[in-house]
Amino acid sequence: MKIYEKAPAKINLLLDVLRKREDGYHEVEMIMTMVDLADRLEMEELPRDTIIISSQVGYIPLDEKNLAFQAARLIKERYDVKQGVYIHLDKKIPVAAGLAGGSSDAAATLRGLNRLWKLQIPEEELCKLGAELGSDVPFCVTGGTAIARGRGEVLEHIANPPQCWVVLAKPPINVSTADVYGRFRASELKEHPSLANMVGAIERGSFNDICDGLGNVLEKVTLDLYPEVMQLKESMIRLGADGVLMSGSGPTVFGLVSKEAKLPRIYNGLRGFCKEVYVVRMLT
Ligand SMILES: C[C@](O)(CO)[C@H](O)COP(=O)(O)OP(=O)(O)OC[C@H]1O[C@@H](n2ccc(N)nc2=O)[C@H](O)[C@@H]1O
Ligand SMILES: Nc1ncnc2c1ncn2[C@@H]1O[C@H](COP(=O)(O)OP(=O)(O)OP(=O)(O)O)[C@@H](O)[C@H]1O
Repeated sequence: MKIYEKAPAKINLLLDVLRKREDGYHEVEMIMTMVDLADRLEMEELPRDTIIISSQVGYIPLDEKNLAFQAARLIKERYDVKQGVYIHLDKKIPVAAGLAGGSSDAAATLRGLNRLWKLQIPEEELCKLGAELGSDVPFCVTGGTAIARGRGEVLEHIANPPQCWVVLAKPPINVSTADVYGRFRASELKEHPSLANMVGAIERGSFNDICDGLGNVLEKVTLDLYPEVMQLKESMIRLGADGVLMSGSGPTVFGLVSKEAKLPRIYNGLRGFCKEVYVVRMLT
């Protein structure tokens, strides 16, 4: 039997860092939501006790470094599953982009294998397994829109933002999340974005207030390291996006756009100097 799972990309509408923790992670407050740019996973049971990963792209690891492999190994170990699995990753989400591509593949693997092997693991338990694989994985298990606290694994679901267009632009640089958090200095922070304002804006369904409330304290770290990300942000604003922010630790910059008529100018303007531009919808 073959099963299929979609693994959508996430964006951070808000990302605040409260402090560095003793375990080396940072205590965060974030608002995450999903967009309609997704990897597609195909999973097929194998009679042998083995995990095989393939993908149409050549630039991701296919061994135990792959997060889908790690998710399959974890579920097999915890639930004592003797069968193996073949997982094909049809990658559409750019890699190391700040869009949680690997985390979403891991989450989709957990959901998919739960179905394939009829394990009946409750979603809450899948989230706990996910947290062992990465801070963004629990959110990717549930999807929707959520406030994420702790190191990102403590979730409180809220309403979805109003539907709009999301333009994603990824410059050709690879950013390490660990490096960005490592360079972040809370003492250099001038102000924190307001979680309460953003939650209020989302709950009221106010697109303009959402655009005004966007904030990511990791942005300055990545922008200082890579001026081209700043250039991308400025271009997106100039071309008419209503609200613009870097997602996660970057380098992808997203622009929220309410009017479809604005999209050709923004897309064509960005494509002039950035190869990877995507126009998608919020997943609501
Ligand atoms: C930047 C975000 O993507 C925003 O959603 C997440 O905070 C990072 O999530 P992630 O990529 O799933 O992160 P992990 O794989 O758990 O951690 C990668 C590295 O980022 C740093 N890290 C991550 C999350 C966190 N709350 N504090 C951290 O300091 C740690 O150095 C860690 O070794
Ligand atoms: N299934 C996967 N898809 C993409 N990258 C993967 C996968 N498994 C492992 N990786 C590795 O993980 C690293 C980060 O890739 P990923 O696309 O998950 O980053 P990201 O979008 O920045 O994630 P986040 O937003 O959670 O920080 C890459 O260097 C890649 O080699």
